[in-house]
Amino acid sequence: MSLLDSLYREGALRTVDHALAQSLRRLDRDTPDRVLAAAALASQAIARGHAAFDPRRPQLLTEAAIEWPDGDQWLAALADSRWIATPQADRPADPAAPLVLERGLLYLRRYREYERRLAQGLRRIAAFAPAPADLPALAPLFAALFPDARDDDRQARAAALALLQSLLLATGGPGTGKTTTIARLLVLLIAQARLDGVPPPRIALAAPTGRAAERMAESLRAAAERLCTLDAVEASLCDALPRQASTLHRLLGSVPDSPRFRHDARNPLAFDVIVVDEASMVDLPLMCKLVEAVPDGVRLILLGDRDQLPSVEAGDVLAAIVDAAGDDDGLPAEWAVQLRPLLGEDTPVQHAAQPLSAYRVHLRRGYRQAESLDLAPLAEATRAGDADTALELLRGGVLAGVHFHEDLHDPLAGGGRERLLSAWREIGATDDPAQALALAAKLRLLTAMRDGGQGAAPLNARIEEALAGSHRPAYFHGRLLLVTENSYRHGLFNGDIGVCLRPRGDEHAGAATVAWFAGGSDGVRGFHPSALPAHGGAFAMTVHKAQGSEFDSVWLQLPRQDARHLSRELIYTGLTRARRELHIAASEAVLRLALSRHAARVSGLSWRLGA
Ligand SMILES: Nc1ncnc2c1ncn2[C@@H]1O[C@H](COP(=O)(O)OP(=O)(O)OP(=O)(O)O)[C@@H](O)[C@H]1O
Repeated sequence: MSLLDSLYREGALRTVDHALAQSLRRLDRDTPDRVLAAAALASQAIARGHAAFDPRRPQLLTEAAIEWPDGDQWLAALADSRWIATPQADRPADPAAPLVLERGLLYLRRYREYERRLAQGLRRIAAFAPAPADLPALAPLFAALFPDARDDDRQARAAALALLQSLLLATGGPGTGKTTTIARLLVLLIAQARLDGVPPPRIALAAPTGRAAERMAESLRAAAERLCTLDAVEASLCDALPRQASTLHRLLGSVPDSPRFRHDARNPLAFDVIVVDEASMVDLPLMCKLVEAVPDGVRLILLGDRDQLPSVEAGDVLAAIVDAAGDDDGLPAEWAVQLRPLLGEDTPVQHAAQPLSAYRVHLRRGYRQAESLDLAPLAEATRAGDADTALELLRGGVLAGVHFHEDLHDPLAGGGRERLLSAWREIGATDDPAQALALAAKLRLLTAMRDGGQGAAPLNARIEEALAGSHRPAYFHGRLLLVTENSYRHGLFNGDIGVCLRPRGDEHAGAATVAWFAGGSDGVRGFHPSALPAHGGAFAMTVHKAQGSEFDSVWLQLPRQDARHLSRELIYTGLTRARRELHIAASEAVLRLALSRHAARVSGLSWRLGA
């Protein structure tokens, strides 16, 4: 049997992947089987979040027992094929060939072009420094905003760097002050415009999902309020801070039924500063389109946590950019001298010669989760894949707010059941939409997968039955809903959580159930459930869907059996969703296997950026 047929028969390919190979065969019957199979796998790779297919590591795409060709021989066959272009690194690929082979990776041409254009765009943004700021004049305000600036404070370094340059990659775990730093930086940029006698900068705040954008706006508003209490910061500076954030799709202007956006290189974004939060969730095509829509001299600030799960779509863009940047061990000597009025004499000077390393600042110190939840040591052990330490911390019960339920595979059995259900019953006890949504944000059951014994879908069904009985109405009072697609018409986005409330009491007899979501001028928006975009239950949800959200209390349930997509990034993302309390239920074996695995994605972006 041919390689292509075995792959299809083993379920390793989707119909669309197989169809691509079939169409190549139709066009040229002599196309070798290995080329057809590789073309199908290059298409399948995108569905699995990779930017390309690596013929030396085909096992990344399937566990099926396939007799794989030797990697080098396979690559040689691909290089010879008429369907596969082998362009120079910085050159566009021949549009006549649907595939591109580069540095041992086989791409669908479109994705190779996204990578190439993204790398080019980032280098362009980095190369255009904005108009120089009057740093000595800004120094008193800078010192008030960053009192530790002269003691190698990373937050100060990030802000100073962004005053000097157009590109900033500010990375750090939850609560390391990314938003706080950006709020302070924006105050400085507004103050600088005042000093220059020009209008304040036009600032865009954006995030990949609606929920993440909302959270970004909330954090920025909170940071702005704290800033207003500082004597050195005039109220009018705080008032000029943006209070709203949008999704990246909205910022770029999505065009219905088209992958294109209204804003692109020819019609760039009309902003002076563009801040993107949760950059780890941005996929390759979107990041490419964003970067191309940023005009020369405009600041692009990417905020994110490299250790979180990569975007579900093709990419792992933030990780690739951060890998290309390497460690942030200081500033280039010339910039350190320029920034002396703000940072003093002792800024470490960087020796790394990687092109993007100068633009990255990694915030290390956590400021949140102080008393009630001591998550940092566990997050660090998870990030590092150190299962021994993670298990010791969990079993020792030494971390405030962290509870380990070893070998518990059913969160609805034993002591956990009442803890979870009683919190959700509270939602059903209220008739007030705002209160119900606030209660909904208190607790979430997070799972590694959607289906299967410990999956979100069956757990939701069981929870709903426990709360409302087996003959419950589809949209019973107190049911939580999770939107699973973006709908600009509704202003509802993948990941948004709503709550169903049925007006109660005689005066409401016959009134329809309303699904309430946060937002709008009244703080809540109501929809008839039948008018909602695609949605499902939300008492339990996957860690993937919870990315960009936080909850007071998180119950992270790992599956009984290992699964290939369990990774340290998945666990890290799940546990860092908790604000006050974390319950984690797992067996030692599954936890160890998960922490031993990276959510690795095949990508050529790092080397394109010069790593
Ligand atoms: N330099 C600082 N000094 C004191 N508190 C700080 C400092 N930086 C941040 N914080 C506090 O830490 C908390 C988290 O800050 P912030 O929201 O800016 O972090 P973040 O990195 O954006 O978090 P997340 O990734 O969850 O969005 C806030 O309460 C903030 O006031």
